[in-house]
Amino acid sequence: MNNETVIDEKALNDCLDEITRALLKADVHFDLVKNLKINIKKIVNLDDLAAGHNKRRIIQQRFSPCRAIFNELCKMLDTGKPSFMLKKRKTSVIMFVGLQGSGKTTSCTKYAHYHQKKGFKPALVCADTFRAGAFDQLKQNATKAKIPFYGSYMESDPVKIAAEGVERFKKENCDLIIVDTSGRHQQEASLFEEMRQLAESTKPDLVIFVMDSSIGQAAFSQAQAFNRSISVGAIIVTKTEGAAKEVVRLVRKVVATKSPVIFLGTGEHMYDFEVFNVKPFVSRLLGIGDWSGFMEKIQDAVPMDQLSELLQKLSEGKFSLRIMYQLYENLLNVGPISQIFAMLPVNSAELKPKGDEKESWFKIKRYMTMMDSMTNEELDSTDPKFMNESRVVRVARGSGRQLRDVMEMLEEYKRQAKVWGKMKGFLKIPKKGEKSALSRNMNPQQMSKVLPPQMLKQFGGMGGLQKIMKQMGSSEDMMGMLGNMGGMDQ
Ligand SMILES: Nc1nc2c(ncn2[C@@H]2O[C@H](COP(=O)(O)OP(=O)(O)OP(=O)(O)O)[C@@H](O)[C@H]2O)c(=O)[nH]1
Repeated sequence: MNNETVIDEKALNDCLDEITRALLKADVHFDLVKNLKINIKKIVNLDDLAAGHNKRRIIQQRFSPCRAIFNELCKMLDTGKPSFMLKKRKTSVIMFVGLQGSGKTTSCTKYAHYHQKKGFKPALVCADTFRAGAFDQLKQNATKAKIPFYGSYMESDPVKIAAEGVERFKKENCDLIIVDTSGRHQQEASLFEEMRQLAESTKPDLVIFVMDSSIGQAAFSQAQAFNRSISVGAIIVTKTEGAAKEVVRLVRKVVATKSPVIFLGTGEHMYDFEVFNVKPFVSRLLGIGDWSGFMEKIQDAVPMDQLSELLQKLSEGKFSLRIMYQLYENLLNVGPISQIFAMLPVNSAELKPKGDEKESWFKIKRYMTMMDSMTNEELDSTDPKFMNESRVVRVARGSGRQLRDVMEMLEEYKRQAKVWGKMKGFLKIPKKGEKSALSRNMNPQQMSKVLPPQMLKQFGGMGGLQKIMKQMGSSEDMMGMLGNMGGMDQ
């Protein structure tokens, strides 16, 4: 549009056609693209603009493709209905339902564990007497997470077990009692009848429907069928790792049931569980990053004083091998590496060791073993030249690795030092109740360095960013806008 001499209907249409083609090529659903085009045309109504107006500027102001796509995607995935809020020290009974193998038992434990970390006192009740081994599975998971559980090998009536379990944990003042129910291969009348009876005896405050992300087209009909039998209040989608597009399709379908998706299962382990919030999810999908999600994960895994110290050093640009070690150590506790790096508001590919998930884990472990053979002086130095040849030879020998492995690790260190160097001065230590660790006082040059490249491109490069920041008055407003877009600062 910048190259057009006259901004008229044709120029706008050409611009929109180009965006439409790009979206369709990127596999965005036709309906979404069509609606997006209609909505943009409504926002930018050229006929309404009196002569003399700078149409180019008005279009640029009113319509940023990145923002419009972001907003449309959020609208599409949001039920607009808040999910049930648990309260500490007030007993809530939560019942999990779903088809066989959808991940109910696993999600029950993840849900309990998530809330246990937030200060709740959870308990698990196994009301699945249909599948042999279900109680053992729950028992094993609960023991691992140190969560009290209830079930029976002898009793075959799930309703009786559920009622007894809920009663017992109410007496023990548990504020979150989770009832795991049985699944079936298909939606069967017997399954729905059992669910109804269980709900009658335990009076759940919330029924969570667990759904496997690979369910595809059947998602809506299945969610609706469960909803008809028992009032489903929320949905958990499991097995979502590496399936972002499937999640979008599925959430789009179930939005019509008005039950909000509240968590995503992202693997088999306890920590592989993420709160589903539309804005940060879409941010990540578009590669904008999810700073708040990153901070939440990090704050869960890293003690606050250690985190403050880490951020302090990073903000001062003091990136040593010890910091790289600490970051790795903490990341290994947090969850899948690709997900963690995708949350960062910088180009994640720059920070993540190259390779797939498994390769990344092995690389990180290997780097850490080599760093274990380093002296304190070596670990704390911020000068890459400090690691001279004799030091490299010693570390290789000490860790039982090849010289080239040590060199590779040092190259990785230099690469990361460069990326974190760009963040110098932007990171601030979050105070209590404050979510962001990004400083608000950035000039366009600094801002351009922390934005992911595709977003900077959307703003029209450095020139475009400068203009937008000027129009918005300050980097603070800009950060606010990015926050609204769910990107960096929520
Ligand atoms: N990859 C991956 N696997 C998962 C996830 N959630 C559950 N699983 C696996 O899916 C399988 C079935 O999970 P369960 O929790 O036993 O499923 P269920 O719905 O309780 O099964 P039934 O009790 O038979 O109805 C197990 O192997 C889990 O480890 C997830 O988010 N990602």
